[in-house]
Amino acid sequence: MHSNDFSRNIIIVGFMGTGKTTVSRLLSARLGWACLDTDEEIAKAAGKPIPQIFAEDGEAAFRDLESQAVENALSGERSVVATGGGAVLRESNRKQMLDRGWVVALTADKASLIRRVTSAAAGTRPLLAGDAEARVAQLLESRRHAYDFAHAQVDTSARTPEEVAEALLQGLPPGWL
Ligand SMILES: Nc1ncnc2c1ncn2[C@@H]1O[C@H](COP(=O)(O)OP(=O)(O)O)[C@@H](O)[C@H]1O
Ligand SMILES: O=C(O)C1=C[C@@H](OP(=O)(O)O)[C@@H](O)[C@H](O)C1
Ligand SMILES: [Mg+2]
Repeated sequence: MHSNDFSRNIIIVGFMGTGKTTVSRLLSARLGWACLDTDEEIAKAAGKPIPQIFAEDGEAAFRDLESQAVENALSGERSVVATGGGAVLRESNRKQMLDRGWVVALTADKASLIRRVTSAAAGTRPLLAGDAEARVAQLLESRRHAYDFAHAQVDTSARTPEEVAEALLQGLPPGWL
């Protein structure tokens, strides 16, 4: 069915706090594939952490680095790719993802998202600076349909990361792996 590995990545999209980074690591360990997180690649390429990129260069510059990171992540060996929550905003990024693998959107209810993004690693998401709860509500509204393009969805609200990884694997088309 597939002539090479070029279109056979697993690509995880979803709102901030749905668990993309966490689940990508579990999946890559389980499958023995490389794991790439576009946020990590962006920070490496820029030589500074994401909040500093937003502060010094602005969101537009971050989004350009993000598009490059998406393209690079999907051009190498077969990988599990965790994207940042806003990577789906550009049509060209969405198209690349759909062309180069199985795209899974993680979802979670608002209360779970708020709990997760306000516990560990608070301050690492510049778009949630200030009143994080209000920002999550606003962004959830403006991104209401942003993740609908994915091939599959997995709700993470009542699942552990291990259970999310399992559900994601169960949702692959038969024979796809
Ligand atoms: N299924 C889950 N249930 C509970 N907490 C989770 C779950 N998935 C991730 N988390 C926690 O939520 C926070 C955000 O997870 P992360 O993987 O960074 O999300 P994302 O990359 O989608 O923003 C982390 O503290 C992580 O441990
Ligand atoms: O939703 C967004 O626009 C963003 C999500 C973040 O990634 P996570 O979704 O992994 O938190 C990170 O890329 C940046 O802070 C912007
Ligand atoms: Mg992440």
